[in-house]
Amino acid sequence: MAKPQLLKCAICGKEYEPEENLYTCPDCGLDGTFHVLYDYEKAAKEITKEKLRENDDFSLWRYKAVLPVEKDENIPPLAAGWTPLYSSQKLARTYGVKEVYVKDDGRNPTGSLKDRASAVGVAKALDYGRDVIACASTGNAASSLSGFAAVSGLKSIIFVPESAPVAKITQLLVYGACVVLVKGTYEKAFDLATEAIERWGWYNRNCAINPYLVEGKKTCAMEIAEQLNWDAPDFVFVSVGDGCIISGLYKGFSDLVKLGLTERVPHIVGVQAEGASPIYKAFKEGAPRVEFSPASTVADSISVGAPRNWAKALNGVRSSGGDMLAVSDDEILSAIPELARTTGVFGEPAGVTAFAGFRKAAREGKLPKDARVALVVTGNGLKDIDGARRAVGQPIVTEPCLLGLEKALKERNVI
Ligand SMILES: Cc1ncc(COP(=O)(O)O)c(C=O)c1O
Ligand SMILES: N[C@@H](CCOP(=O)(O)O)C(=O)O
Repeated sequence: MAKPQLLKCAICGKEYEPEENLYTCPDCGLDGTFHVLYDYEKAAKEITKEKLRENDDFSLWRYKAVLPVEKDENIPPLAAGWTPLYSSQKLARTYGVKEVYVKDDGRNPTGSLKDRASAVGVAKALDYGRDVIACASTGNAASSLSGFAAVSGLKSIIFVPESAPVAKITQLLVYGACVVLVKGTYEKAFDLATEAIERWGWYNRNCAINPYLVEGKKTCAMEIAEQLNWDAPDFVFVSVGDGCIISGLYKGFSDLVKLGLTERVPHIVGVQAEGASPIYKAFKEGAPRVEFSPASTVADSISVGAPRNWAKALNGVRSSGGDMLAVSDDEILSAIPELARTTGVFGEPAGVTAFAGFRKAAREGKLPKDARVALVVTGNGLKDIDGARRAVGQPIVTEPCLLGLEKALKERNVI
């Protein structure tokens, strides 16, 4: 397992020795999220292409030489990661690029990419001998934490907005979390969780605060590169709310270069919903920081007006020569059936937002014809059925007889 060497503030660049209760830079406050740095020379000996070829651990822990967990026995017994990467020639042809790959992270055990972070967060809490772990969430970080905490014997306390989709709230209750529905937005839930965590001394699983969580998310990037035989794509599209996943993707691709496993970091393209796009706005204005504003979008997971990991997210996009895009709710909703019908991958609204952004960029001629593109689908479509139902038609309802069926099928031009 890897002991991180240093924590480096994403704002002022100051470096710190890792300590149990050091989450963000003391000088920069909550804005000062940390990059986690390792002894890469040492790690490069442990994590080689040959060793990975022989490694039969098809989970994110195959990269444990660069994951910040100290004891093997603390790894939760629920496999996250090594999700499928599908090649879609149909999407490549339709949108005029060379290759399109779809990384289906909705296939994680609780149905979202957040499982990668929760697996690391729970292991880290156990490393520190903690027994309660808490987070604020729009729903996916929450369901994921409650699942991983349950199998590892930790108590989880979860703060979600009262409006979170019922499937996500049900997951929390099924896994036995202490579920707190906050009357208000995700931002209100986040602030209350932060105060409560401090007041009662629970371990903090919020990715936007706890630097080790982004380390879990970076494994998605590492898998994409490994699944493409270490030939990283040119562009990676991902949806953005708080900015933690996109920061993780940039970190993953950067670590691979430091380890000598790949040659370059892809252009990272973040996609936000128009109604919740503060990072997009800051990027387009070339602003040094992100201004918070109220959020409203059908994609509940990225309905974030105060993205707490903005510094690392902006840095990832800028350093990779990437871009930020904003798409409308209609563009998000129509992406759900199109992605499902072309690739079989059913994503929740935030899960298909990367595809909606890719489609828009391609239609606007922003992508070169020889581009190799990866789209990260961050959450499973079954998480938010109401969103999906808004994007599709109605089923046929018939009396239970052939005559009735024939009439109905003719009305729909099926026969
Ligand atoms: C399905 C899904 N997609 C995208 C995101 C956005 O991730 P981040 O908040 O790290 O930017 C989330 C966060 O909840 C999510 O659940
Ligand atoms: N929208 C996210 C926010 C918190 O997730 P994190 O993994 O970034 O801490 C969610 O609730 O899933």
